[in-house]
Amino acid sequence: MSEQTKSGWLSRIREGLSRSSSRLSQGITDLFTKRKLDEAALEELEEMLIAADLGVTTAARVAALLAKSRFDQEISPEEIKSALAEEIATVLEPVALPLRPDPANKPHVVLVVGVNGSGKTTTIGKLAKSFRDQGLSVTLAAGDTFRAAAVEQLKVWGERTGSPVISRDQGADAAGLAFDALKEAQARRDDVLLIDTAGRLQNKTDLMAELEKIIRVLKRQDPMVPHDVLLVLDATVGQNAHSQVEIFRNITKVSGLVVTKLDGTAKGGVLVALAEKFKLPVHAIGVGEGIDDLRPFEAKAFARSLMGLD
Ligand SMILES: Nc1nc2c(ncn2[C@@H]2O[C@H](COP(=O)(O)OP(=O)(O)OP(=O)(O)O)[C@@H](O)[C@H]2O)c(=O)[nH]1
Repeated sequence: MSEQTKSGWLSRIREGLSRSSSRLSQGITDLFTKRKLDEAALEELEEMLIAADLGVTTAARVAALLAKSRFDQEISPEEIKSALAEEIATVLEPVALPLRPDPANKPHVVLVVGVNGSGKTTTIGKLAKSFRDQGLSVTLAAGDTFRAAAVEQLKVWGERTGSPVISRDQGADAAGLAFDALKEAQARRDDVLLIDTAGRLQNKTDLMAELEKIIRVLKRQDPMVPHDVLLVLDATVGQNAHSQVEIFRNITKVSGLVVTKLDGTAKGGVLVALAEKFKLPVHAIGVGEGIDDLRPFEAKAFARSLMGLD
C-alpha cells in the first residue's frame, strides 16, 4: 500500500469510527483527568467499556491488565487510551485476516449470508471491486431472488465492476440459480464467484431450509464448495450481532465476518466483543456506502481509532 493510500485509509477508518470513539474518548478524558487508577476508577472504566459495546469479558480483561501494571498510580487519559488500544489490538490481531481467494479454485466460491439490510449486496459489490482491482475475474450470483430490488442493485454493482451477474426472475429457486452460476463460472474458469442470498430472519425455518438447500446443491457439483461463507453483520445492531452469529453458525459453517456501517454508529466496540467471543476472521469492515468504503480490517489501526488516537 502506498503511503498516500495508507494515510487516506487511516483517516477514513478514524472518521468512520468517530461516533464510536468520541464518547469513549471523552469519557476516559473526564474520568482520568488528575485521578489515580484506584478501584472506583477501574470500575467506572469497565462500565464505560461495556457501554461502548466491547462486551463484559473484554472490558473486564483489559481493565484487569491495566490494573496490574498501573494500579494506584496517577495515569493520564492519553496513557489509558494507548494502553487500552494495545490490549484491544491484541484481541483483534488474530482475527484480522483478509479474504484471499485460493488461485487453485476456479472459481473460489464465496457464499454471502446475513439478515436483511445488513449490507450483503453492498459488500458483494465492494468485494467485487477489490478483487477486480487485483486483476481477478469475478461473477456475481443474485441469490436473493425474493426482492427484485436486490437483483437490480446487484446488477448495478456488476456494471460498475465489470462483473457478469447471473440472475433469474423474482421468486425463482435460489439453489437452482446458485448451481447454474457455479457451472457458468466454472466454464469460464473465473477466479471468484460471489453468491448473494436472502436474509429473512423473521422466518428462521425458511431461511435455514433455503441456505441448506443452496449449500447442498452446490456441493453436489463440487464437494469443496462454498470455499468461504461470509456473514455480513450490521454494527448498528450492537449486541444483537452475537445472536446473529449464533443463528447463522447453526445453519452453516460461517468462515468469516464482514462488519458494516461502522460509520453510522457508536457501537463499533461490538467488533471487539465478537472477536473475543467467536474468534472468527474479520475479513473487512464497511465504513460507508461508496465503492471504496470496504476496508481490509487492520487490528492496530482499528483499536487506536476506536480510542480516538492517531
Ligand atoms: N453507512 C453505511 N451504509 C452501508 C454500509 N454497507 C451497506 N450500507 C447501506 O445499507 C443499506 C442496506 O445494504 P444492502 O447491501 O442492500 O443490504 P442487504 O443485506 O443486501 O439487504 P437485502 O437486500 O435487503 O437483503 C444500503 O442502503 C447500503 O448502502 C456501510 O458500511 N456504511
